[in-house]
This record gives sequence, C-alpha cells and structure tokens, in this order.
Amino acid sequence: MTRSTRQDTGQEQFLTVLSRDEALARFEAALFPRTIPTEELTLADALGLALADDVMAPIDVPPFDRSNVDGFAVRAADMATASEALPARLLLNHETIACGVAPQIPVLAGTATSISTGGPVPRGADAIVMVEHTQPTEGDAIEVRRGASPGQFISNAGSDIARGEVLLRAGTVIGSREIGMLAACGIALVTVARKLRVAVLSTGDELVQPGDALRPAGIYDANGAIVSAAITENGGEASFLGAYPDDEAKLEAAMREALAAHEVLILSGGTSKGAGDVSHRIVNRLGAPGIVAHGVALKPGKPLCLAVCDGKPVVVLPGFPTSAMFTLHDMIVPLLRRMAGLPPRTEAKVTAKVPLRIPSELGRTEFVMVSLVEGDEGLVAYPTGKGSGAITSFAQADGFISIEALADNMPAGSEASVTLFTPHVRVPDLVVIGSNCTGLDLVVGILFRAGLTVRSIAVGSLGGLAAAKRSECDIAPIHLFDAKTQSYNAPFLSDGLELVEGWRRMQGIVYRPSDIRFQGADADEAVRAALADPNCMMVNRNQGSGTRILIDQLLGPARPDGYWNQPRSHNAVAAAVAQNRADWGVTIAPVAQSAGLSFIALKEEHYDFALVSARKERPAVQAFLTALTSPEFNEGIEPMGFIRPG
Ligand SMILES: Nc1nc2c(c(=O)[nH]1)N[C@H]1C(S)=C(S)[C@@H](COP(=O)(O)OP(=O)(O)OC[C@H]3O[C@@H](n4cnc5c(N)ncnc54)[C@H](O)[C@@H]3O)O[C@H]1N2
Ligand code: MOO
Repeated sequence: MTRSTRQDTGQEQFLTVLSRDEALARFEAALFPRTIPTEELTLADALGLALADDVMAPIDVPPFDRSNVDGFAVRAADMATASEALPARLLLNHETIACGVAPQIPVLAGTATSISTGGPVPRGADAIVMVEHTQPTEGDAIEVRRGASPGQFISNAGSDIARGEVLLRAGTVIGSREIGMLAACGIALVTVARKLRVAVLSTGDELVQPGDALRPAGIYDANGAIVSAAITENGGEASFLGAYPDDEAKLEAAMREALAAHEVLILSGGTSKGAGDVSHRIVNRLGAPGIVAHGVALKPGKPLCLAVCDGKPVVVLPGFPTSAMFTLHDMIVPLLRRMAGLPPRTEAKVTAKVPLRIPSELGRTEFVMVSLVEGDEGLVAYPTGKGSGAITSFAQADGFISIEALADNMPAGSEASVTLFTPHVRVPDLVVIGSNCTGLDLVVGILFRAGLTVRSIAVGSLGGLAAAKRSECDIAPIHLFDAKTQSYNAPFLSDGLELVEGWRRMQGIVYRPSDIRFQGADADEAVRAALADPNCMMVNRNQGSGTRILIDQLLGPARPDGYWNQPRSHNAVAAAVAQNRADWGVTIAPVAQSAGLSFIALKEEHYDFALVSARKERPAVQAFLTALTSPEFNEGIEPMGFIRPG
C-alpha cells in the first residue's frame, strides 16, 4: 500500500505502514525544535510542574550560625581543662537568646549566654554546651564538668544551602520536597513549563458517556476518560470535549474549534478502514504539514495516525481501548512530556519466563500485555490479552513484552524482557489462575479486607490446571466434567495437587421470560418445543466445556439452527438470549438471574479448587481456606445464586 486509494466499497487504504521508529522520527521532526511555553506560578500552583530554569539559592540556609540544642553559648577554650574534679566556672551574660532573638551581648572569655535550640549564636561564642551538662551555681554563674569541642552543636550559616548554589535544576518536577527547599530560601514564585493544554475528543456513533443509559448496540466511551486521565497523570491539562458521531462536517467543526483553543488535539476511533472512519480525512485539512504517519507496523496500534497541523500535534488513536491506551503511553506521552519540558518517565524492566506459546502477527511488532507471578524459578509472565478490544488487557497488566515483527510466535518457555508499568514488580500474596466466577469475588473480598493482595488470572479451567502443575499459582479454580467417571474435577488432578471443594452452580436452560414456547415447560418439554420450531435459534457452548457435554446430551443427534455459535462463557450465552440473537441456551443460574432470563434447572456444576500442596502452608493460602468456611462467605454465597456442597 503506497498511496491512498478510494475504492468502490467506500473504504480507504492506509497511506503507508511505517515502523514504529520511523513514524516517531517523522512526528518528532515535524514537532521539534520548539520553545517550551513558561509561566510564573506560586509554589502551591507549581506542584507537579517542571522548572523552566535553574534556581539559585538567594540566601544562606540557615542564614546565621544556629544552636542545635538548648544550653549555653560558650568559648570552647574556657573548658579545655574542665573535669568532674575541676569544673569550669562561667559567668552568665544578662540575655537569653530564644528563637527569633538577635543577640546583643558578645560572649567574652569566661562567660556564657543562655540559648535555645534554633537561636543565633552570639559574637565570640564558638560552641554550645547542653543545659543538662551544666550546673547553676551562686553568683549568677554555671559550672561545666566536661570539655567542649569548637563548633559543637552549631550549624553554620549556609551549611544546609549556600547562597549562590544551584538549588534545583531546570526540568526538575516540583514536589513537596522541592517546595520545601524553595520555601526555606524565601522563594515564593517560580518559572515553570506551562501545562500543555490538550483537547480530547472521542468519535463514533455508538459511544455513550458513562452515567448515561446504554442503548442497544451502544458502547460506553472509555477512551475519552482514559486519555484525559493519562494526560493529567503526565502533567497536562486535559479538556474532554465529548464524543462526536461520524458526521464529517460536525466533527470537522469540533476539531477546528478544539485546535484553536488548545495546543494538542487527541482523538480516538475512526482511523481504520471502516465506512464511518472519517477523522483522519479531516486532519489533513487542518493545517500543514498534516498527516506525517498513518499506519504503524505495531500490534496493538496499527491504525495510529500522527499529524502536525500548523505546529500543533493532532493524534488519532485507534478506537479499541487497549490499542488507544498502549499507543498513547508508548508513543504519544513521551513526546507530550518533552513538549511540556517534563523529564521522561523512568522505565523499569524485569526478565520473566513465558509459560505458553504466544502467537504473533508477522510483519507487526507485537506488544503483549502480561501479568507477573512468582514461579519456582523466578518470574512468570502471563499474557492478560483478550485482544485490543478489551480494556482489561492493559488495565490489569503489570507490563508488556514485545515480539519482533519477523516472528510469528514466542515459544513457551522463552525468557522475555518485561517493561513494567510500575517502578517495581508487585508480588501478590495469593495467585489464583484458572476459571473465573463471580462467587470467587466474595472470597477475594474477604482476603482483601484482611490486607492480602490477590492476583486472579482468568485462563479457563485447563489453563489453570496447567499453571498449578507448573507451580505458577497457589490455587486453580476449575469446573471440568469427566464423562467416563461422570464426575467433576477430581479425575483431573495429578500428583502435587489436592482438591478443595468450592461451591456448585446450577446449570439450566435460559429463555426470555416473554417467550411462550418455553413458559411452564420442564427441560425435556423445552428442548422438544425448541426442536419443533424451525425458527427457534439456540446458542451452544465451546467444545470441552462441561456445559457443552450437557447440551449434547439434551440434543442427541439434533443440530438445530445456532448450534455452531459456540461462545466460551456463561455470560456470552445469557447475553445472546437476552439480546434476541438466540432464543435458548444453557448457562448457570446466577448469570441467568442477573441477565433477567427465565431458567429451567438441569444439573449442578461443581466449581472447585486445585490446590498446589507444596504451597498449602503459605499464610495467604491458609487465609483462603479459612475464608471458604467463614460465616461471611457462607452467608453471602447462596444469595448470589450458588449452592454450598453437602
Ligand atoms: N478491515 C480491517 N479492519 C480493521 C483493521 C484493518 O486493518 N482492516 N484494523 C483493525 C485494528 S488493528 C484496529 S486497532 C481497529 C481500530 O479501528 P478504528 O481506530 O477505526 O476504531 P473504530 O472502528 O472507531 O473502533 C474500533 C472499536 O473500538 C470501539 N471504540 C471506539 N471508540 C471507543 C471509545 N471511545 N471507547 C470505547 N470503545 C471505543 C468501537 O466501538 C469499536 O468496537 O480496527 C480494526 N479493524
Ligand atoms: O492495532 Mo489494532 O490496535 O491491532 O488492535
């Protein structure tokens, strides 16, 4: 693809797919060099901003020689021979130097002046003796029974900060500690790099703002909130202007207005090849040089569009939230920080083993978000990926690994370098890897309130079992049905694993309450009714799930319409029926209940835990086992629609 071609389908091709580095180089060349706008602010307002210039100390701190103790200002030489047997006797001068009191009387040989901690040392004195090392004596004098070294208990003027030294360097981000140094020198105003004013705008007909009701086919606008927050986190001033439908004229007007009032414009969505993808077309009309890169050989992030319009950066992020977040942090934030005079974020890396083969797209550098857990031989990096469209891929990850463009996978067992999102690895107290269940939230909640951190990675029952066998987790929640023994979970355990009973989940047929074909029917009647009506559409489950075995038993040889629609979760089945994409399916009672569906009970599914025996004595594992028998758990689990065993 070398140039934009308008096709009959109404779709556009990317101009040229560039490497990440080439795209960044073009963007930087169009943006820099540039001056960093500055302003003078009070210390409080400067918090979080970067200093524009070096700041020199205008005074010495402390400004005078200062006593560090309560006691007496003396001449050390007067105590050269002082001892228990032969105390030095010093006449008291008639003044007391409290904090804030300028001394008037010099300390002459054989005299002492009473002084408080923080008081200015009087002329002639060269040491302070602590009050508890002195004895008042008759004739307005004190006795000192030990020697004093010159300078003792005195902080000299300028010993903390010397007048004329560079106190803080340009580019330093002002925090409470920096504010302390500036205030101690009497500085009230500082010149800082001004916050970058960034306009944020989402595009897409489907977008609904959080807080408003979701309409059919609507999607909550996550990117608007994500981008605005990331700008604020990075010292910018974000103005979120809302979500705009894919209406070219209206969007163009909004973009022009946004650019007039801001220094940067960041959009998301509408940069790929869909019929509604218009934003990148508008960008080229907003100013020179316009688009410098559209299409980057990255995953996620391929449709990223970078432009500079009359000196102002205009970025169109991909619509998928993980793609938007990742490209924003990886490619855009560093440039915005540079434009705002802020130092680069520090990046920490660790090495971790990849437990599974990670497939990757040839030709694109692929960034895979990972969650870190501690295995027997060091860190293990689990992909959190549910694809670029999933918000949790990025939000719940500890960091990312990259797979080079020329590789089509990263083999299981590879050592990978993980770039962390946080300065340090956060090692959780308890690691749970396997099948997810809302009932598990109840247990995790109990542990969380007890101060324990839990990392829960949803990879399904089989993935969890494999992780438990490799000792990468403490506990693997599973619900695996063994057709041969007609039993759950126990037949799947191997040496080193033991079964802890969890709870049961009633599986049943779900239908919309208004559907008269199923009202009042038992399971056999319901299946008969479904098979009798050629317009009745089912939704199945994936091969290998216990629910699928149940469905195949119900259907026998029948293959009704919808049989090949095989989603991988209980929730997806309920959503398909609730949204009228199917008329019936099999899911669990709590999911049916929360989707507002009618339910015909079939069979209990056992949701248990494979426990790694070698980790059983760990405090967090013990806390997990205790939580499972706690009154809080017992009282909470049944109202959620689950069944306690026994
Ligand atoms: N035929 C092709 N289709 C797609 C390609 C391609 O090369 N050929 N690229 C894919 C890639 S890679 C990505 S990434 C996406 C990005 O597409 P757009 O940037 O045009 O984004 P949209 O189509 O507008 O939306 C994609 C997706 O994200 C949701 N979305 C959009 N904005 C938001 C928001 N503010 N908050 C939450 N979710 C949002 C939107 O509803 C869509 O589901 O394109 C692929 N397609
Ligand atoms: O590049 Mo898209 O961001 O793969 O998902």
